[in-house]
Amino acid sequence: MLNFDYDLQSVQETRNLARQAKQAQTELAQFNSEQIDKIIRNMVKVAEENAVALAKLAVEETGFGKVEDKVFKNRFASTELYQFIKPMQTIGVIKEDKINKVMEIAEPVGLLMGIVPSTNPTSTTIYKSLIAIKARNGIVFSPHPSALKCTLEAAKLMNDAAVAAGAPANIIGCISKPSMNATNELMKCDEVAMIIATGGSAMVKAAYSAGKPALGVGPGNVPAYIERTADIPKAVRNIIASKTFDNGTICASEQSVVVEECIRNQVMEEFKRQGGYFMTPEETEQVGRKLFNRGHAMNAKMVGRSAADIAAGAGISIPPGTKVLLGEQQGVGEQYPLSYEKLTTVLAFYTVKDWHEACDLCMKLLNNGGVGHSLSIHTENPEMAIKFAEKPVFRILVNTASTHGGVGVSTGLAPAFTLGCGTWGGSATSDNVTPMHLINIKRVAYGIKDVTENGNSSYATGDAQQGGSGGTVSEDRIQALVNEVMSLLKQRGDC
Ligand SMILES: CC(=O)SCCNC(=O)CCNC(=O)[C@H](O)C(C)(C)COP(=O)(O)OP(=O)(O)OC[C@H]1O[C@@H](n2cnc3c(N)ncnc32)[C@H](O)[C@@H]1OP(=O)(O)O
Repeated sequence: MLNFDYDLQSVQETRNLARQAKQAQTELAQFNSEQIDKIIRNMVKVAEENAVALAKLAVEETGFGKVEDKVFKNRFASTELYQFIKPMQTIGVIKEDKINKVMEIAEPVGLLMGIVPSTNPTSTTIYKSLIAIKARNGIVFSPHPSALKCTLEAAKLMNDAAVAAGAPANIIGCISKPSMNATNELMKCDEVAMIIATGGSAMVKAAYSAGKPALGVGPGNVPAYIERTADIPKAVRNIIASKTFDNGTICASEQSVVVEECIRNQVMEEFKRQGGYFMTPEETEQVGRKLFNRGHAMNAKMVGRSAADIAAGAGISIPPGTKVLLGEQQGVGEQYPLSYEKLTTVLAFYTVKDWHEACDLCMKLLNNGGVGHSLSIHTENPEMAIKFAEKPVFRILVNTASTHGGVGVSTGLAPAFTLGCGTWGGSATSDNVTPMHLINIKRVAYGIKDVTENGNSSYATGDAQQGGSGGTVSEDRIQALVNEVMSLLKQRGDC
């Protein structure tokens, strides 16, 4: 009875949130660039001011990760993201191709639904709110039940900051009574135009089954190959920094280290020197059993934990100061638990004869739950990086920490907490998701070729392609039409 009441309230609340946010978005769709930038600047300011409080709340509630790294993620998702999206043209006329006489006009997608994972709850909420507003969309979040309080708080802060700077009320909403019924309701309701889903693969699949456009991002299983020419101390430093960042909660973090026989001892020594602990086969088995519940579903009690917590949970003893646990594996799949995604401070360790074997192994690891996501390689041989670029992933991260590289902290990739895995990984995009994925593009295209009755066409002018004047539609006439469209858009406040 209690559950029934709860479900009913939760579905009712969701309908209201969607209705209100859609109404607000219809108004926001008329805002111009200056208005949107003012709103975003205030959201960034509020996110900065609350970065520490939100990080503490997230760690307290979920038990995942570290406060200082979650603070970094909140700042990255606001201040750093802002620098990247500020110059993006997402409103009004965004491109004019004078040669082919095509003008592009950005229109918002509408109301978005944001699915937020428990591993990065506040940073993902800040990031999705900002990219949504930048493209003049509204957004309603479906929080993970075990990160409810911090997600609600982040969404409320973002909504209040947006409204204080001129956005219509309720432009950002968040379900406060999470349930699968409410989440399904939000996914399927008419008001929601697109779903951006970040989280477990079941939730991402559900998003794609909702019958509307969705940008879904599932799991990774990132192999880190240390090739024989690599700068070994640097490679190990990067891997440890990446794997210990927020205790490995980011899906671009390394899950396995692959080394060549000829450098195996050097790599192992370097890991030991920098805080890696190589578990015995028995310890590896013990830890492996604890990391997963049924099948390969990660055990939330082991996700985003320090090496000391994992060791204590699995009943093994490790030297003080240990940063990551490494377990040797001889293969990939059922018999080798560490060959799956772990999202914590544990790495599988593999030795191969040469790069050919490394290639085969990386393929097997990627096919074990990480297709489309990311692969990391440490090498001083640029040709080797290109060889690995042939693997079925969309981020080939070279000589960097893959966590930081994947989300755009240490590489030139777009700052993002939603990393597309392309069609190979069941995703609608292979990009790091930005506001440009959240606009529709209208094209005003003028005729540049004459069409005859038999369907043939020819260029109206000899020099139309070069942007010359003359022909059946004069350059002046086209410019006049362009001006007309621009002035109509200006009247609407779009540019
Ligand atoms: C850039 C990036 O790094 S993105 C990172 C994205 N990757 C991930 O989030 C990793 C995938 N996630 C997971 O494997 C898991 O969520 C874990 C291991 C992190 C946490 O696991 P758990 O909390 O034990 O389980 P899980 O996430 O499946 O959810 C628990 C319950 O909440 C439900 N739930 C999850 N999200 C929602 C939601 N948005 N609304 C309603 N219910 C939800 C699940 O259906 C599940 O219900 P059930 O117990 O009835 O089956």
